[in-house]
Amino acid sequence: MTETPRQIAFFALRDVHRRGAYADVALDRWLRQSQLEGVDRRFVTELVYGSVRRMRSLDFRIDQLAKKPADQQPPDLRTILHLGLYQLHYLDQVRAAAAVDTTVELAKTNGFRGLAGFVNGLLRSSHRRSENRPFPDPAPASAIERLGIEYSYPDWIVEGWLTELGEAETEELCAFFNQTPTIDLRVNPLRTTRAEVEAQLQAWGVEVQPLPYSPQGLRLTGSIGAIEKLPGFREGHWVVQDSSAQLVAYLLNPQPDEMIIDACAAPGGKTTHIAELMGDRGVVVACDRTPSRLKKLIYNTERLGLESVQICIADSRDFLDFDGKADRVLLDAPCSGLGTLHRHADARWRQTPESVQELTVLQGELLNATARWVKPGGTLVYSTCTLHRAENESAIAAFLDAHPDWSILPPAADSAIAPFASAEGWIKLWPHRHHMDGFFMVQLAKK
Ligand SMILES: C[S@@+](CC[C@H](N)C(=O)[O-])C[C@H]1O[C@@H](n2cnc3c(N)ncnc32)[C@H](O)[C@@H]1O
Repeated sequence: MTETPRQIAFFALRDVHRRGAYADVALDRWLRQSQLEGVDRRFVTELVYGSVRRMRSLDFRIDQLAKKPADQQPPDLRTILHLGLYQLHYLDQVRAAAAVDTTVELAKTNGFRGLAGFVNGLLRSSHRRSENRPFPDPAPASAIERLGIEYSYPDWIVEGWLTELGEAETEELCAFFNQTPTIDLRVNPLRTTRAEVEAQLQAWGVEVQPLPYSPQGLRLTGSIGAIEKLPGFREGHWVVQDSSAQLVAYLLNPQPDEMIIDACAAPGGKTTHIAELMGDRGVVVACDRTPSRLKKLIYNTERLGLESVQICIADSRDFLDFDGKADRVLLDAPCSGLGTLHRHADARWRQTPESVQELTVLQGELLNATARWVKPGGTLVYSTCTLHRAENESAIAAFLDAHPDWSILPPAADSAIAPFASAEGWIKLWPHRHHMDGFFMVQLAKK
């Protein structure tokens, strides 16, 4: 079979829809097997992530025009239609005729020769319809449904945002998460300076901007190619870490010679930041229950040349003999990731109200167990990359209710994180407002 970007995208999407593969894993597998390069690889990536993200909007278009709704079409045909409709309605660089013709070809070569006319007709009708009617048409009665169909989210996610943000801001947030994510770096101050890394990257032809809120941060813009090939990667001059994730270690505010425990540490973005801020003096215990992720943490620690990190493979809810030993604990909890939907195309379809509910139980157990590790007078920072109240504000309220000897400690007024603190003392970063991943973080102090 000819190896075209659209064919490779189809194979990857077939694994997502038929086998339940993660979109990034399926994409990576098919790209590694292919001979495609540069522009073609980027096109496959766009097709796969875009078609997964926009699934609800694309299905709505199929439902409008086909006799059978999208979820009753043969799964591979639905995937092919998604690919065609995505190019037609969301990719300016693909001409409509090319989107139609290549999709018809894809149908013919993948077992739907007899339905080539149907594919051709549906795509052409959808194109014509979009030229003279708004989308979605007819307009849904509620804001939840309108935003859910137009921007392609499940209702329950939109509903939560509408309650917190109102319609105008929810629309901005919906649009934000449909964009390609930016890449931020955190410079390792033990090896180099931000100005040096900035100069090196510019000399390499990469567009780069210092991040306003993180003194170690740089944002890459434009095309960058393979990240490992950029100057300074092998030398451990920087790691990839989003602007908002960089703020967590500033809130924790670790000091040299302290004993810090990172309870959910892998792959080590925040562990390594903590060690850097301590000047690599003291101990950072990096605990995680997933050995494969800890391997990445060990690799990152070695690459950055950090020696203060000690590994602990364990479930942090188990008795680990850390009680009362830590000056500070970081609990960067497993969460639904609803603040990073732009980075994980399929996360909006994988998470459900039930999965969030299950996570809140785990988060509560982790909070109770790791709080015991903190010395009297010490602190614990709880953070997540979700925007869901149940995993954030409500989790903290429940913890404080059950632990009257703990209270919220707002960030120091001169810290990098201070501008974001709410009246309650916690920090909730909204991507459409702050142009970084969605994050929640709060510092708790033990009296
Ligand atoms: C949000 S990620 C941590 C990201 C990490 N802090 C960083 O900045 O790179 C959550 C981690 O929690 C780990 N985890 C989940 N449940 C755990 C448990 N009960 N005990 C320890 N680690 C757990 C997962 O393996 C995962 O690596």
